[in-house]
Amino acid sequence: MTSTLKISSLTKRFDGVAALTDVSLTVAPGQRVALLGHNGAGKSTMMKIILGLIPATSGKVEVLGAAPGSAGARAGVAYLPENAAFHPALTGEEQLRHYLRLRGESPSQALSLLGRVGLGHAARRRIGTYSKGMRQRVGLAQALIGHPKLLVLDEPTSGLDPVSRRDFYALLDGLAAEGASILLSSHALTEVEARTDRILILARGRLVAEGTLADLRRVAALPVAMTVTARNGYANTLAEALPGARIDAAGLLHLTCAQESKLSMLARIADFGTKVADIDVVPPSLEDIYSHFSQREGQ
Ligand SMILES: Nc1ncnc2c1ncn2[C@@H]1O[C@H](COP(=O)(O)OP(=O)(O)OP(=O)(O)O)[C@@H](O)[C@H]1O
Repeated sequence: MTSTLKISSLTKRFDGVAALTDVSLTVAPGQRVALLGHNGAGKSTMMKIILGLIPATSGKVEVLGAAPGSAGARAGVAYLPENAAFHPALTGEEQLRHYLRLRGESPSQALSLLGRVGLGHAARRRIGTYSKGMRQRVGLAQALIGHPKLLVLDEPTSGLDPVSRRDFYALLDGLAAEGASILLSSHALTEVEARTDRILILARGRLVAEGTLADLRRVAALPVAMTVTARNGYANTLAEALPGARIDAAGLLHLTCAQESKLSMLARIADFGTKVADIDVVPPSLEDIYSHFSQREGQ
């Protein structure tokens, strides 16, 4: 399958500051990819290069097989900035008609685009009365003009409430299912964990981890946490027999073990038979994995 985005050995320096160093990655059609990284890690710089707004210092970037910023690339790429701003006095429909005209498309598509992002009901209201989530949807509707094959979204859900975030990701899921690739940056790890196919972690301009959450979990090899509920009166017996186990105020036992000893630890706990009421196994979260890779790079 041809990649929507292909980046090879990308390096970008600003007056001696290395914003990106030797970054290589590909994004396939229909993939939802999260770009994570601390402030100043290089996420916006990478997006600007993909959009053709600034040149790379070295390396190669291909967007839909074309150079960033070329007519071929621009025709298939859409960008949504973190805080999309619109004219507050215009209605959603008027704003969209304006963008459609600028892009040489028929303004008559405005209502169907707004309907697609769930704003059909508010199309004739002034944007000044919209909530932040609604304004982000106007931004997404604008980004959808011309059926882009790659959507570049800079922290698209920052400042949105949980329901608006969930709705926004549902929209992205639909677009990805139709074959659009999505590259989004975010600091909200929990939502990214559930709603993207691949995760890229940048630290100080280097791509320090890349893959599915399962891939990253395997590479990070972080300990697995277990919570054991003992039957009445047996918490201390279990805690004495299980290395490193600690009892919390509610009487639950907490312990951790290496990934590879998970099954033997479970078998050991199961040997206690009816003294054990329940076991929860908690794999490392994306937050744990993210700190692991970022800290390795001194963050
Ligand atoms: N125009 C510029 N001139 C000089 N340095 C820059 C410029 N743009 C970015 N940088 C530097 O490049 C590095 C990467 O910045 P970038 O904005 O790409 O980070 P980011 O990951 O998007 O951060 P944030 O999460 O805060 O938006 C930082 O050290 C930043 O100061």
